[in-house]
Amino acid sequence: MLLLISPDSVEEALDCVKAAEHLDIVDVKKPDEGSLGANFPWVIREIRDAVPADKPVSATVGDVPYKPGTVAQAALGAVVSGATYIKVGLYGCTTPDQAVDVMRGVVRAVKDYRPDAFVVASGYADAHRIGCVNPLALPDIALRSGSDAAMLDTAVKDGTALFDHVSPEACAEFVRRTHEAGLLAALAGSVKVGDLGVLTRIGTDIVGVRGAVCERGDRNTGRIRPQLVAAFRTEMDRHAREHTAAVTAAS
Ligand SMILES: O=C[C@H](O)COP(=O)(O)O
Repeated sequence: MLLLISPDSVEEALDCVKAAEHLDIVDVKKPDEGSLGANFPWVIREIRDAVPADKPVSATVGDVPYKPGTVAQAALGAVVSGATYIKVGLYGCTTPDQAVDVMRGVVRAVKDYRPDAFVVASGYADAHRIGCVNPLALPDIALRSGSDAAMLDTAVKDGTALFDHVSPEACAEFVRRTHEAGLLAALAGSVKVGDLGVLTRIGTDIVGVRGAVCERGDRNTGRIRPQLVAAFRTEMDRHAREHTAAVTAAS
């Protein structure tokens, strides 16, 4: 499982750099503009320059409206600024067809500019609270649009978490459908160390985290700390080893 960490600024990204050996993807976002809030192009550029070249930089394009042209142009802005993982939160899409429209535009805009960039179609585990597409529709939306991964995060950061809205069984189904489509499955949403066992067992490819690696577990007032990133990684590795041992013992 890959570890994606979401700093909100160049300063926090520099703290991520101190823990670079423990993480896989640095994800630039602006949490005060929403769950997948988009940061400024110059912040993405500065973070790309600060992060070791072998670590991909991701950028969120926002909790986007159903405006395919607007979103495609914003996604191009993120990749031009140096991000190679482009994450789009399909906040304003109420049907799978709308979400596919948006993501097709994003995929074309991003890959015309940079064919090796990685496009992530993100829905929300708490979709029922905001009226957007059902979480289990995401794998097919990602497949039909030519995206590389399907993701779930939470839209409302009020202390509730991924599994409060989508059960571990439903998350397993999300991962299964995503893998059946030949894509990567990413899960986030106030994920904590205690969730890593389930996330590992169901085959999650990427786990996205912010709050769990911030001081006091507070994604808004706490700052990302390198030692918390390292500790989170240690637990991920432990679960990976235990899972491999259990699978081997059962076979
Ligand atoms: O992409 C991942 C998000 O930044 C998750 O943030 P969170 O762990 O605070 O919900």
